[in-house]
Amino acid sequence: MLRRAMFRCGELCSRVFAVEFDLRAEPLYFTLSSSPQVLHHDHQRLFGDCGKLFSLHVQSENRIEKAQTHAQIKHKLSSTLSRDCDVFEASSFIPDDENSVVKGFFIRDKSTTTLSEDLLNTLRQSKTVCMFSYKREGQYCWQELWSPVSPVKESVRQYITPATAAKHHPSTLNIRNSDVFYSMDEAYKVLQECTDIIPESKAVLKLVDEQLEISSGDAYPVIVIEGLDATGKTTLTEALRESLNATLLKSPPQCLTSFRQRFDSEPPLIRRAFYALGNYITAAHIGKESLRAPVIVDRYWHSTAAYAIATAVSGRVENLPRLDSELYQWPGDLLQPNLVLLLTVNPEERLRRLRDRGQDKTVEEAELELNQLFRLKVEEAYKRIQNPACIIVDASPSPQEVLQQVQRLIRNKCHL
Ligand SMILES: Nc1ncnc2c1ncn2[C@@H]1O[C@H](COP(=O)(O)OP(=O)(O)OP(=O)(O)O)[C@@H](O)[C@H]1O
Ligand SMILES: Nc1ccn([C@@H]2O[C@H](COP(=O)(O)O)[C@@H](O)[C@H]2O)c(=O)n1
Repeated sequence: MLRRAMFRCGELCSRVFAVEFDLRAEPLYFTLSSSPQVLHHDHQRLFGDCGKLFSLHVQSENRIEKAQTHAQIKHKLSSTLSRDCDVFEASSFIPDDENSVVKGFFIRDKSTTTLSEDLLNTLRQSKTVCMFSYKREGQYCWQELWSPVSPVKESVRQYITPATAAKHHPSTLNIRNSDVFYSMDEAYKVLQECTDIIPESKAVLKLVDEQLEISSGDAYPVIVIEGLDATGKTTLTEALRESLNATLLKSPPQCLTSFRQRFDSEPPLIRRAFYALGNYITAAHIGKESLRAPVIVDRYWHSTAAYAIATAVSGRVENLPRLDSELYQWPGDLLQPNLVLLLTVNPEERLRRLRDRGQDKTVEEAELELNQLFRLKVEEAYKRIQNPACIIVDASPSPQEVLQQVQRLIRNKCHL
């Protein structure tokens, strides 16, 4: 199942391609056919413009290699290509078929140089990369396997055929066990697979192995505080610790702090597996500490899943997995808290708090808009997570008022 995402012989025609031409709109979808098809207006905007057109897709049986190659190519394309080249995220998938996505990029080169071809030629040496070029022919456009020298032998021209949106946005199809993990074993396996290239993985796995499972029967309540950065989690969790005489824990736990930067620089597959394992270590700490006192947790699985889903899903909030998707279900083997509170503040207040901390002053407008899209998706994903779902707390009032509001909730829900 995990290793399905490959172009197979003869399978190309059952696949849909999606190009993220404009992140605020639906991707442009197309399929391939042997007979010419007139392009729609939107497709004309992508294919009908001047310039050389290519797409490249990363495929490998080895998911670590695939993730790293994709990240390296992304970096190379953004750092090497000239301003006359547009690079769009692109994917190929079988509609509504989990794990069928082959990720890649679509390149539109309007320059007069051969820079993009030279770069693509280098990338093409890699056995994990498959490349296509696109050519216009009147109102039509066709795709064929690309080689810089001459057409690839036995390559068949296939005409671009506009397609309609699939029921599930393609970026949601590969989330399970690539971005979000639903059992410790699945996250554990990813780090096991990278011990050769990331030696720190061994130390992280050792820390996971060392945690003793402790049953949480007859324990004090466990309350998780969630929210985007600068919504006041640290301020509130410190205040709750004092007022409830509670133990304060975090996920990722302190013992993973020195590894965090290393894993943050890795592609989502590896980075997310690291945070997932962090939750299991924190769960073991919760199990132990909740026998002695109430436990407050600063970020837990809601954060891991919500950020992962919001990053994996491109474009608009509407592209998120549907409300009833299994992807929002809590992992069966992870200790459940008694209460999860999601702190929310309006974007202006949050920005003010970030600025007061000396952050976010230099972000440009375009980036702000993208951040805004991302924030909306994280918040929406938080709200969709189930078993347990979170209760939303308006964290805009003063710290004292937020504390009082939360204390009331804890009294009502946890009888503390
Ligand atoms: N209720 C509040 N009203 C006004 N300012 C607040 C409030 N709560 C926190 N702040 C201020 O907002 C800033 C961010 O708060 P805090 O560090 O508690 O957020 P956080 O959610 O823990 O952030 P991060 O996730 O980035 O660590 C701090 O400068 C803090 O003093
Ligand atoms: N349980 C968690 C906690 C954090 N993350 C990831 O870390 C980032 C936020 O952490 P801060 O220290 O800046 O608050 C966020 O991007 C998450 O991706 C996580 O996955 N799981």
